[in-house]
Amino acid sequence: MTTAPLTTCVFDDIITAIAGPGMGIFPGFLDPGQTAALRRDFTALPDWQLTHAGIGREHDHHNNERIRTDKTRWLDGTTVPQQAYMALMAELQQLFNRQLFMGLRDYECHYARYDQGDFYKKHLDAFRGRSNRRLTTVLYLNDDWQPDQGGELLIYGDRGEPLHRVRPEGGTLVCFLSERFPHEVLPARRPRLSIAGWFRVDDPIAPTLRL
Ligand SMILES: O=C(O)CCC(=O)C(=O)O
Ligand SMILES: [Fe+2]
Repeated sequence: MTTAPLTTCVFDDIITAIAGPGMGIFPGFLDPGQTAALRRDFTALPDWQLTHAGIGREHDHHNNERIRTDKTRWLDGTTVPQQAYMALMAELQQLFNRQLFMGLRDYECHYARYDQGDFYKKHLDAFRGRSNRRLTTVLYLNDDWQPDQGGELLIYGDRGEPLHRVRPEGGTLVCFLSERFPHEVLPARRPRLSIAGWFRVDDPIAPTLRL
C-alpha cells in the first residue's frame, strides 16, 4: 500500500471540514487496493486476538455490553498495511497541527468487527476536560456494502438532531471532533469491519479548538 494515489486535495478537504462544521465524510479516501490490504491484514488475525468489548471485570462487563458488542484489536504497526495507514494518519496529524493549531500529540487506532446484530449505542468519544481524545477517525473496510445491510453510523448534532447516516462502504473515512458529535452504530446483517482511531493531546484540559 502506498500513499501515492491520495492527493493533498483530500487532506485539504478534511482540514476545511474540521475547521468548518467540525466533521466530514470522505468516500474513496483509500482506494480499493489499499482498503483490501487492510481488510486482509485484519481478517488474518485469529479470533482469540480480538478483545470483546463486553469483556472485562464483572461490573464493567455488564455495563459495557449494554452499549457496545464489537470486537477490537489495537493496531501495533507490525505489518506493512498498518504502517502505511499510520503514516497517512501521521501526515494528517501534522496538517491539523500546522493549519488548525490543534496540538495533537499522537494517534491510536483499533480494528473493529461488528458481527451480525452487533451495535454501539449512542455515545460521545470524549467528554470535555476529561479525555485527551480530540479528533475521531473511522475508516471502513467493507466491500460492496448494500443499503439493505444496515450497519450505518448515525451522527447527531450537539442539540441531538440527526445529521448524517453513513453507509460503512470500504475506503470511506469519517472524521469528527470527538467531544462534539454523539453517534451510534446500527446492527448490521453481515460482519462489518472498520478502523476507529483517535488523535490525542497531552493534557485533557488544554484549550480545545473552538470554531
Ligand atoms: O464504526 C463506526 O462507525 C463508529 C465506531 C465508534 O463509534 C467507536 O469505536 O467509538
Ligand atoms: Fe465512537
